[in-house]
Amino acid sequence: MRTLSEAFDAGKILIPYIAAGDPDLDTTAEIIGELDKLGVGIIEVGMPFSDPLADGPIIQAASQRALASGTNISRIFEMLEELKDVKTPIVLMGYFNPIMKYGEKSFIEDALYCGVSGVLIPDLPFDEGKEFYDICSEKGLCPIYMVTPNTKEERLSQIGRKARGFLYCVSLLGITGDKRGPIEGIKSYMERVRSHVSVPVALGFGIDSPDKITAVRPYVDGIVIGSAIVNIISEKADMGRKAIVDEVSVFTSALIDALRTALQP
Ligand SMILES: O=P(O)(O)OC[C@@H](O)[C@@H](O)c1c[nH]c2ccccc12
Repeated sequence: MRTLSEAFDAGKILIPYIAAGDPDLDTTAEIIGELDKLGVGIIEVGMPFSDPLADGPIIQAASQRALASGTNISRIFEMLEELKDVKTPIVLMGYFNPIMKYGEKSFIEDALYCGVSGVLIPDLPFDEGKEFYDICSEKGLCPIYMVTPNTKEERLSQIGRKARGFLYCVSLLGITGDKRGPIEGIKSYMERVRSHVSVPVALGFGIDSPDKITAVRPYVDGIVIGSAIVNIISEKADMGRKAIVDEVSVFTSALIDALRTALQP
């Protein structure tokens, strides 16, 4: 597998998010294989939780379906361990409670054993999770920190010193799938962030179409797309695994095209 920093060497990258176990883990494994073939930069894999406070209705529902299909951290690790030939780095997204129950140290070790490159934990802010994140960094599991348009300069520079892999810039003050994102002024937001941070910056929340990608691509190194993909998976769920994978593939290819095509003057 490539490292996170190698992923960004390829230029501007797409970072699709999928909810592990929605509708089941075999489908998740196939989608990961397909995304890898298409040439996405990083794959963000969500671990389900009953109370996902940063998530909007689309990802909340996916999380419920994943829990209903019996998905938990151990099974996600088993699925990841089985992935053969996937070169795209994987970042696990999840809330802290299930990680704590699994055991923080075992979680870090097992994630690394399965080839996971980073972790993003929305309810464990950088200053509250210092100890956990320091261990992650030491062992080589990149802690992916999040900032928002109202993160203050001082905090940005503290986070900048600790960031590994990339920084996740939330496009607006809201929850995932918020159609209002990204806010106006992404250019100055990204410039402000970059003045404190040397790792690549990825923008996410509310980006759901090639047009929105075209609008923000000049200012960022990576673009995260979650709800729009999760929505396709739920819409095609009744039509079987192949239909899901095919439809995700078509949509993701269009997103990659938008990211790679520079605007003609
Ligand atoms: O769904 P959107 O609006 O495309 O945003 C990406 C997002 O889904 C993904 O990165 C994510 C899913 N759950 C999260 C919780 C916190 C931060 C980020 C996430």
